Formats: sequence, C-alpha cells, structure tokens
Amino acid sequence: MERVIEVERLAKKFGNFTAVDHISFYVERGEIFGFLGANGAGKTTAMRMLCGLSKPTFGTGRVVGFDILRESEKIKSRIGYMSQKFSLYESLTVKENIRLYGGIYGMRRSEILNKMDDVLAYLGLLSERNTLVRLLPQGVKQRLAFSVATFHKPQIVFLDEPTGGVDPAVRRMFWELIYQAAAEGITVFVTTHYMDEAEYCDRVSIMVDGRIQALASPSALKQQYEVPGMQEVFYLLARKAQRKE
Ligand SMILES: Nc1ncnc2c1ncn2[C@@H]1O[C@H](COP(=O)(O)OP(=O)(O)OP(=O)(O)O)[C@@H](O)[C@H]1O
Repeated sequence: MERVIEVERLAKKFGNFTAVDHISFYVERGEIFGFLGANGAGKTTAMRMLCGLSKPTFGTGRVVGFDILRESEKIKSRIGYMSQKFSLYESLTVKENIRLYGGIYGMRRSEILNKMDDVLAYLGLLSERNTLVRLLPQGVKQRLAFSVATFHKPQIVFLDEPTGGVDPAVRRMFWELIYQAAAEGITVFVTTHYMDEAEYCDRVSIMVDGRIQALASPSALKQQYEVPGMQEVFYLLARKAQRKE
C-alpha cells in the first residue's frame, strides 16, 4: 500500500513549550484516518505542519510524495482542507463559493462549471445555487464545505473538527460524504471530539500532551484496552493528560 502521509519525529515548539512532541506515523492511500486528542493535545498544530502551513521545529515528513519542509507549495495544491473556523464565505452564494474555491485550488473555469451541477445535485442543492451560504442550516453548510474542499479531487482531504455543533443524525449524513470520497480514493485525515465518528475510521491515533499514545483500528484499540467503545478508550488515555486548556 502506498503511504500518502509519513512523518518521523515531527515536533513543533512555541518558545519552550512543545505543542507536538516528536510524533511518527503514516497514513495509507484511501484510508479514513482519525486524529483524536483532548483540547490542546496538539492536533491542529500537527495538521498544519502536514498541510505545509507551518514549519516543523524538528523532524521530517512527506505528504503526497513531497517534503513538508521544502515542497509545501506542491502539497498545498494536492490536498483539500476544511475546518470549522476556515471554510465557506458566508456572504457569498453557494455557486460563488464553489467557483471561488475551485479557482483557488487551480481548476479551470470550464471544469468548475462542468462539475458544479453534479455536486449540487448530489447535495440536493440545485435549487439553492443562488442562496447566500449564511442562510443555510449548519449541517448543509458543512456538507457543502466538504464538497468544496474535495471539488478538485485532492489526494488527501484534511478535516479539522468538521462536524462541530451538529447532532448525530446530521453527522451521519456528513460521514456519507466521507465514505464516498474514500471510495473514490481520496484519503481522509479527520480530527474529531465525537467518539461515534472515531468508530467510523479505519485507524485512529490518540494524542495526549503532544504525543501519540495509541494508534490502531477502533476494534484493535477496544480489544487492547478491553472496553466496549472508543469513548472508553479515549477516556482511559486522555485522563492522563497534564495539559489543561
Ligand atoms: N501559535 C501558537 N503559539 C503558542 N502556543 C500555541 C500556538 N498554537 C497552539 N499553541 C498551543 O499548543 C497546544 C496545542 O494546540 P492545538 O491547537 O494544536 O491543540 P488541539 O489538539 O488542536 O486542540 P483543540 O481540540 O482545542 O483544537 C495548546 O496548548 C495551544 O495553546
């Protein structure tokens, strides 16, 4: 299997504080990889380094075949990124957001127009193309943000707490999109605080105070810690955290 993410002893310091503490792991093509950890564990900081948005203090890594230190520009055009804080423009319409992001991700105008209706139809948003995004329900916005982040068919999509603030039924609808993307060969790297979502991942890593304390499939982790669910696995590990946000 091809490794689309591979890092060795990756670390990030802010002054004397080590936010990400020499982590090593890999992700294979097409995997749905869950990146878990309590608040402040270092998930976002690690993810930003993988996306080429922040330089590591120490360590090496390759993402989609490129070096995260020296080739971050090549990485940026081959990935998609969605977070709660950075996603759609609320004051633009559905159509305008798709066009804008397609352009940012380097797609040609004709290609954007060709694919736009497919995406809108898939999301059930054909009649909402001219609606301002801020008028859409939160769950719909999240699905649209995901579709926008994967519109250019990136090799990996990074999702930083993509389903914050919506109920389990809406989260499940979001995960339908994730499965669809993974089935098309897009690798999904996702952080979440919801343990129902952790159960949906192929493999899960759990970060505590900047370090990866466990990494395996949900079923292997449950077996290892002899507990019925990921919720319990998470609590067993996260309660050892010293960092408090
Ligand atoms: N630019 C920065 N300067 C100083 N400290 C930072 C900076 N960015 C993050 N930190 C600190 O690094 C630690 C890890 O933060 P990070 O945002 O990566 O955690 P997280 O696991 O993503 O948490 P959350 O789930 O709350 O988003 C925190 O203690 C945070 O305060």
